[in-house]
Amino acid sequence: MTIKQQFIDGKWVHSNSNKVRKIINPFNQEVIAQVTESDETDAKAAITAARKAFDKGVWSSTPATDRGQIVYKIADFIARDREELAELESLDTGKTMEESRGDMDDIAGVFRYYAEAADKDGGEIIDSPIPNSVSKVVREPVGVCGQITPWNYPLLQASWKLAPALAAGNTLIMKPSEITPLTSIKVFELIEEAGVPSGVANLVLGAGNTVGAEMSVNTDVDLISFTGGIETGKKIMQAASVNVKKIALELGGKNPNVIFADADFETAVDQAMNAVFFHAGQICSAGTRLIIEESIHDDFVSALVDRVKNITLGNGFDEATQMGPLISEEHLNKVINYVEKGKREGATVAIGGKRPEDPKLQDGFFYLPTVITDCTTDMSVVQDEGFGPVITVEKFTTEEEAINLANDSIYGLAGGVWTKDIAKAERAVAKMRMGTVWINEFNLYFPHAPWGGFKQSGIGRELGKPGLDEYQETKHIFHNLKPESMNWF
Ligand SMILES: NC(=O)c1ccc[n+]([C@@H]2O[C@H](COP(=O)([O-])OP(=O)(O)OC[C@H]3O[C@@H](n4cnc5c(N)ncnc54)[C@H](O)[C@@H]3O)[C@@H](O)[C@H]2O)c1
Ligand SMILES: C[N+](C)(C)CC=O
Repeated sequence: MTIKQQFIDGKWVHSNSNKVRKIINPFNQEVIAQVTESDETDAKAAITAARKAFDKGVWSSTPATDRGQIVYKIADFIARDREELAELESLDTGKTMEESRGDMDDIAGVFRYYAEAADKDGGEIIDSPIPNSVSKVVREPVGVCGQITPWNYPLLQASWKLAPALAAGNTLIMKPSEITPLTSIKVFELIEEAGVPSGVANLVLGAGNTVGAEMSVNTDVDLISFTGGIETGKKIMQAASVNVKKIALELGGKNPNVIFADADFETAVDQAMNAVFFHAGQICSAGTRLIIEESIHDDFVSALVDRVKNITLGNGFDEATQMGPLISEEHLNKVINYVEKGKREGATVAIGGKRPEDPKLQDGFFYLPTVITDCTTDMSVVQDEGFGPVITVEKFTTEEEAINLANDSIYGLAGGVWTKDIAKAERAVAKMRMGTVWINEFNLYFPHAPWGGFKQSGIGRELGKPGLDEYQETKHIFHNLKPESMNWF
């Protein structure tokens, strides 16, 4: 098996550590690839390459239209290699091929969106308070950007960082999750093929506490953009303070899905399942907190449990599979402990709550889709991000109570409301403290709409115009056309 390499200063190279990491298929624990394990010295080399490339201006001085065309080529190559990329993503994460193919389409769309945005903002002239002067505002790249991504949506989360950073003229170092690097490696081959100059886009592979920590603390890095867990986010924020780096943090969520009694019952049940069981619940915006109006609570839970019984677990490459495994044994144990703690706190497992017994699933990190009832807002299952196929159910009787429950979280990433009453929906979402709120929808995202969290779900936004702004500095240029002495001193 060939050892996949890191990409530094336009060259595919082995790491200085000479260590190799095995990449595992979570469906059956087979080794699917071997990758070089970068260390701090590799991170430093990649940062130096990105710094030199930025300081030379090779990319930032390329006309924005030309940069956009190169970013467009990356989108085209992703569309061309869609099936290969989707296969790599499913092998690496265990998600179904249908989900991975959808991800690849979204990813190509993100590169296209930022390719088109690249040359659309030529700055602006603003009104000057001084006669005979010109006052203008221009947007410039931030500089060297460190980008650190998680394992659940490996290439999708990478695309939200790579595409705007390149379109805006930055140089960058990307570190994908050490568990799921395969599609990021492949996309760097496409970045090379598209003609991004050497040193502009660099890829390092390896662990967070070595490579990621170096990227966060290194003073040659001007911005760090991170997607991952809240505890890692706090460490990165602290490390980044060393040179007051710009930071963008996309962290976790504990997302409420509020069902009013007047909602379309069948659709709300169906979508409550999609909200949480896609990718086995390993989604930052998963609708893991179901908050149901008391009058329909029992019927809703019973309908949900009936449907959950029929979810087909299996290999993401099997067309019949609806839900794949969790990412790793370590993560499976976290989910098991999370549910057990909920039971000890008095919650009831209505269905699931254990590993499947099917002999065909024993080599994979599977956990049954789980519905937990009798939940109260003080329970850890309701407050902590479980990041598994587990939904908790709470009840409410008034609109105000529903909103209070929905907002009772340290997180504020996303949430949904189901009702046919338009005014009630608008009143509810206006009070929900989250970066994205859906009315009669859940988990939808697209390149034009910003994504990010209120409260401890993060800082900054990805996607849309704000996702490009993150990678730009704003400069005010004031030009006095008729300078005169002030004669003050
Ligand atoms: N808000 C969003 O858009 C969004 C999207 C996807 C995932 N997430 C969150 O990601 C989490 C799951 O991903 P994960 O388990 O990979 O998260 P994680 O925090 O464990 O790891 C994320 C990345 O950070 C790196 N890392 C770990 N320690 C580091 C350190 N000390 N310094 C620098 N980098 C370090 C890892 O190697 C990995 O590349 C969940 O909490 C989920 O909600 C959020
Ligand atoms: C941001 N999203 C929904 C694509 C993946 C979150 O884990």
